[in-house]
Amino acid sequence: MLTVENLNVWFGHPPDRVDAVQDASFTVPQGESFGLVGESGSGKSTILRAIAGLIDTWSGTIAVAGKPQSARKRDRAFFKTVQMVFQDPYASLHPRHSVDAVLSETLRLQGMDDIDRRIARLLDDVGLGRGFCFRYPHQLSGGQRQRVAIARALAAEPRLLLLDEPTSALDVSVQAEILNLLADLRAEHGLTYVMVSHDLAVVGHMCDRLAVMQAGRIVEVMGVTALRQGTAQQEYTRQLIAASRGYARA
Ligand SMILES: Nc1ncnc2c1ncn2[C@@H]1O[C@H](COP(=O)(O)OP(=O)(O)OP(=O)(O)O)[C@@H](O)[C@H]1O
Repeated sequence: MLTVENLNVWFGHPPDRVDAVQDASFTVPQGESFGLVGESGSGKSTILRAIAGLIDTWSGTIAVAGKPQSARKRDRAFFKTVQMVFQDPYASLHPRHSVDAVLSETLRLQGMDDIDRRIARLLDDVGLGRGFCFRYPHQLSGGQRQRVAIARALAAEPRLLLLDEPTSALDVSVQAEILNLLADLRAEHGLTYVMVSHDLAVVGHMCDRLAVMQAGRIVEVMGVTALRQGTAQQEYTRQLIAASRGYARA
């Protein structure tokens, strides 16, 4: 579903150029949930944004469903295949657009018909009733806003969802609800996930495999069982796991 090969991503120009991602490679088969973890500033979000077509200063290969992507432009077919959910649902929803407007705009952009029926189905899929249609973002809780953002992503009927810290802006109790929703949606729709999280417990719960990043490089790609058992190959990963366990106990 996704191949990333020798990916380099940079910002700015010398002498101020930041090499945010260096020589990153991984593949994600269809239906897998793949995590990107690592300390703050290690390049996790940058990889996701490059895959999503939000950054054009990169080299290497990004192929989605077998189709190599260009750094310059993405066609409509790309956005039918790939959608992204951001950390802060408030920032990603227009304050003056109702839920109905957000979803109908996305559906129309995708050239879909039968808009009302599809909106009802999308709201049902994310655990919100039809009654939420005429609410605006400020009339929704954080969890409900993230459900709307997920519904908007699903409106395009994508195959690959890019999830950038999708629950870290939410209360702990709501985090679990949204993670369970995402797990259910993956099973129901046969979706593939790439999920960025700084929280190893979230990745341990949600992902099949993960890449560990340090200072722009992938230091290790591992299965979730090794994460749960703390049996990583690299010393850096073992330290990261130990630190997250210490934090969980504190
Ligand atoms: N638009 C930008 N311009 C310049 N540098 C940037 C830009 N976006 C990110 N960076 C830099 O790229 C590096 C990687 O950032 P990135 O946001 O990918 O890290 P991250 O691992 O997702 O961190 P966090 O967990 O804190 O979100 C950092 O050094 C960051 O300062």
